[in-house]
Amino acid sequence: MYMSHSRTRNERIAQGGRMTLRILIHSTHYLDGTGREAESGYIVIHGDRIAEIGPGDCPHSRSDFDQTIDGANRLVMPGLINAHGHAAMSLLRGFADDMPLHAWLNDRIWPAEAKLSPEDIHLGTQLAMLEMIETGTTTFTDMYFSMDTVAEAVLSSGMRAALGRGIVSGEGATLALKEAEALYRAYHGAGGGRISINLAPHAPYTCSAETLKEVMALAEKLDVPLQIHVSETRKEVQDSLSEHGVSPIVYLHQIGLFSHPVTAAHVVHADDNDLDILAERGVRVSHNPGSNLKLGSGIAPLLAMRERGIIVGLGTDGAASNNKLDLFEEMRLAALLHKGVLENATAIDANAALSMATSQGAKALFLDERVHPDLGTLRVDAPADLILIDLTSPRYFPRHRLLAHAVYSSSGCDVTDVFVAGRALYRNREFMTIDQEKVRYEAERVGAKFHTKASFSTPS
Ligand SMILES: N[C@@H](CCSC[C@H]1O[C@@H](n2cnc3c(=O)[nH]cnc32)[C@H](O)[C@@H]1O)C(=O)O
Ligand SMILES: [Zn+2]
Repeated sequence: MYMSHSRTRNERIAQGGRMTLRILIHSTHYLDGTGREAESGYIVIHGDRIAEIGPGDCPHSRSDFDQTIDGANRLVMPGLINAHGHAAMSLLRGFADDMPLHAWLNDRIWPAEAKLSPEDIHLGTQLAMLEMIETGTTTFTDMYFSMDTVAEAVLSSGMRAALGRGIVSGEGATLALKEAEALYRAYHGAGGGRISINLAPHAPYTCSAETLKEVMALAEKLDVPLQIHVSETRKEVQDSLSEHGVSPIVYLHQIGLFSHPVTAAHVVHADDNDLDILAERGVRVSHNPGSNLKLGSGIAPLLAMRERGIIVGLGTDGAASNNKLDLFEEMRLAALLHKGVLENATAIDANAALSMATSQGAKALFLDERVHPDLGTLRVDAPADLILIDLTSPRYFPRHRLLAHAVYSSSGCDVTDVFVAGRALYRNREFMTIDQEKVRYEAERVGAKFHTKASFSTPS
């Protein structure tokens, strides 16, 4: 049953503490994210939901509202949904660049992450959320550690998130599994349903079959979906072939992982048989073109996945491998990249790109089942997660096709306002829930841990 119909205890508590506002955005343009072209009209937010959306003038008196927003020169659209990432890696932005995944992780990132304290991770998550909010993201997923501090940062930011404690085999695995369960018990449904907890085994090459089986048992017990990195590099596939005799996807299938709801991040190197398995098992995918390009991992078979009916959302991955958290950029990249590679201008059209960054992203994270079936669209009764774009820039003229402009001409820099569950997190380019100055100052201080001469010297 969806939370729209039966509110959880947490949600009632959280709602009880906040006034139920009626907000009108009038005289505006909107894209509802359902595939339709932009309309000129108005939107009413009531509490945490969209109450009305329609073309033309608002029929109600302005005095019926607690707040009215003049939407002239604005485009209202669904908030963007980041389907893969590691938020606190914002602190490692620019720390290890121009390296392939394997060396990047083993030689640079994992040793650096060992130095991150829970306080650092709280800060890094806030830094990432500032960037995500500023560029129009309303929901993100995270796979990291010290996830209780991440959940607290998310709660106070007002963002929506799907969070999983990263699990790798080895000494820490038992503790990580315990933390994963404790995270679920403490935070699933918190913040009026803004937080959903999943399980996050890191990858088939860092988790043994035994660990994956423990994760599956816990997933069964808690009834939660999984997120995992899959088939990101050619090396990963080759290693799997020599170790298990099959591809990572066939291997995970044989183990039974895909009997559970799974979000597979990357899926860059997958053959037809692999894709058939994903389609048949209902595995959902996060496509992360920026990270895949920057790490030199390759280009995922996006069109082949979509043609099989596989649900694909878009992700940035962490800021250490992107190095931005701007989904407008991923949306444009996803469209252009696959048109070019396939020599087919219709491969991913504007509407497909927009839906991957919104409603398909919600589905990729199973939030259609866990939060609301219309998350990522502007439909009546959908959660009021929406953003406003400033249309005054020359790049939005002439305004004949705002759907195309939103995908091909826009930039995260054009976002002026961000609402999640009807609450303003960003108004007229000002952060309402996070102290930006403090986070920037602290990030510089904590970042200094990694700014040793050695970090910057280039190996000869
Ligand atoms: N090592 C953690 C658990 C893993 S969290 C998720 C991990 O994914 C790593 N990561 C980030 N981007 C990628 C990627 O593109 N592929 C694989 N791993 C990644 C990231 O560095 C982080 O350590 C522990 O101490 O318990
Ligand atoms: Zn990742």
